[in-house]
Amino acid sequence: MKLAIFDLDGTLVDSAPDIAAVLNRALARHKLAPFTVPQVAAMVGDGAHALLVKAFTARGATLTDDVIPPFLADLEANSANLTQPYEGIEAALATMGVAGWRAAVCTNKPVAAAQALLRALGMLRFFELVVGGDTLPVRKPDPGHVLGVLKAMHMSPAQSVMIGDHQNDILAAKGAGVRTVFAAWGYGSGEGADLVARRPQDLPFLLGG
Ligand SMILES: O=C(O)COP(=O)(O)O
Ligand SMILES: [Mg+2]
Repeated sequence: MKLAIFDLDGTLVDSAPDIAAVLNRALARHKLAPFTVPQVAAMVGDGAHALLVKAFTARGATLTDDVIPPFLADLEANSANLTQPYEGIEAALATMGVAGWRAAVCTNKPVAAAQALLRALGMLRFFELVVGGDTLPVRKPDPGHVLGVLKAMHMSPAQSVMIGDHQNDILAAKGAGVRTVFAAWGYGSGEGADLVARRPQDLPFLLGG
C-alpha cells in the first residue's frame, strides 16, 4: 500500500478568494482596510490564527481574542462559495485511487472548515482522513502533523508522499522522513522538494501510477 498526503489550500483547491472574503469581513468589523486576493494568498499557509495575526499586524492593529470565534464561524460557513478544485486534480485523485494509492489531507486550515469545504465540492470521498491545523497540538511545518497522519493511517514514511504548495508542507514532510512533491500551481514556494509537479495532471505519472 502507498499513501498520498495532500495539502488543501493552494494544492487541492484554489481557496484564496473565499479566505480573502472571510478575512476582509473580519477586518471590516474592526474598521480595517481589506486585502486583495493575491495579497491574502501570500499570507495563507500557517493556519487561521496566523493569518489573522499577519493581517491585523499589517494594518497596524493588534489581534484580540474576540476576533477569532466569528472569523472561524464565517470560515466554516463560507469556505466553498468561490473556491474551486484545481483543474485536473479530481481526475488525478481518481487515477491514483485506481493505481492503489490511499489518500489523506494534512492542512493547516481548521478541520471543520476543511471538511465543510471538501464536502461542498464533493471531494471528501477521495480521502480516508482529514487532519486540520487544530486537530493535533502541532501543525505544519512541525513534522508531528505529518507523523500524526501516518499514525492514524498505520503507514510508514517510506510508504508515503506529501504533495503541497508551501514551504511548510515540504519542511513538515521532510522532517517526518516523507518524500515531497511541490505543487507549483499553488500559493507558496517549494525549495527542497524532491519532485515538482507543474500541473495536477502530472501527479499520477510523477508518483509512478
Ligand atoms: O489555512 C492555511 O493557512 C493553509 O492551509 P493549507 O495547509 O491547506 O495550505
Ligand atoms: Mg497550501
